[in-house]
Amino acid sequence: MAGTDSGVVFDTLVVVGPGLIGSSVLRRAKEYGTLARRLVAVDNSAAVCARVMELGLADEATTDGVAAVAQADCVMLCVPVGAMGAVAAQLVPAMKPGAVLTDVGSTKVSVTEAIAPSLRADVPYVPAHPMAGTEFSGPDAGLVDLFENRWCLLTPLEATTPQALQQIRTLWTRCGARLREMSPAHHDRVCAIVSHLPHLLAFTICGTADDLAEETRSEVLDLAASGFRDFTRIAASDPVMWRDIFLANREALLEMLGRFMEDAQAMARAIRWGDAEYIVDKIERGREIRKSLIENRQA
Ligand SMILES: NC(=O)c1ccc[n+]([C@@H]2O[C@H](COP(=O)([O-])OP(=O)(O)OC[C@H]3O[C@@H](n4cnc5c(N)ncnc54)[C@H](O)[C@@H]3O)[C@@H](O)[C@H]2O)c1
Ligand SMILES: O=C(O)C(=O)C[C@]1(C(=O)O)C=C[C@@H](O)C=C1
Repeated sequence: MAGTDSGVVFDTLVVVGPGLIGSSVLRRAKEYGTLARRLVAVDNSAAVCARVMELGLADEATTDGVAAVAQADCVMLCVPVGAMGAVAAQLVPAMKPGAVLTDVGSTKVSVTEAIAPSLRADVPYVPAHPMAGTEFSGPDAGLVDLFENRWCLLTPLEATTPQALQQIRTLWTRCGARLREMSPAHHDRVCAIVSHLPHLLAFTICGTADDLAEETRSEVLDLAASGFRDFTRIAASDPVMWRDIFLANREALLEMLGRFMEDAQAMARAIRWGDAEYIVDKIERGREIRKSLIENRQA
């Protein structure tokens, strides 16, 4: 296995699920040459494997995951969170002793629990989650600079070895990401509010507007200006990925939704009773948050 100070982080990196996130890692690895010497993509879709090769994203792309991971120094699972457990159960037994297992799933309690039964003492596991993405999916959607200046959240477990953790830290740093470490439970609460709830709201508001357009047979959606359009970008995200995330992070998401509904109710009351001060205060908080994200180059 290659070192972390210079050269490549891993000799052979196998990306399982070379969609938006997996193919962005492959693009980064190809372009900079500092992540791995050999790149292999595994996908259960032969069409995705063919496309990966057409795009020149990997040295090899195959549907035979078991054979592929046997050569790997690192296996990165980039499949939807609902598929992580089954994929790990199939692939981990075939990994070399000492090879590192990692994932990029958007929820961490459910993913670490789903992978736990497949773990081996000689295969260190480092759960990770790059906080970057777009509404697009598949190998064509990846971007070489997707992770540039974005957070990558690491949720190491008790059994995660310091060496494997350092290798995954180095890999994501070389993808351009900034790192934070936290527990899986804390991760899921934070992501419920900053990622999962906003998606839930976007899917819901688009549905509400569409219902209204049907009911009134009017041009509601034709007149949508940029405020509504910003919601539709998020609402265009992949249904399978988001179904899995909502179900996997059920508890934290429902807690945040409950809090949000209380705050929305308070706003409704302020509007009903003409409480201008309350309304201005809430809007000013929103502006402050946007300003601080721009200052930190996160927007
Ligand atoms: N899209 C985002 O914004 C984003 C951001 C950070 C993390 N994530 C996480 O990254 C993971 C991948 O998301 P994505 O947006 O890249 O998805 P994607 O749909 O673009 O790619 C997923 C790939 O996994 C393959 N796949 C599905 N099930 C499989 C299986 N059982 N075996 C092998 N391959 C399989 C699909 O064919 C597809 O090529 C998810 O866990 C998601 O939660 C997504
Ligand atoms: O930018 C987007 O379109 C995204 O949905 C990216 C986003 C997010 O909510 O910020 C989505 C899911 C992730 O797990 C991480 C990032």
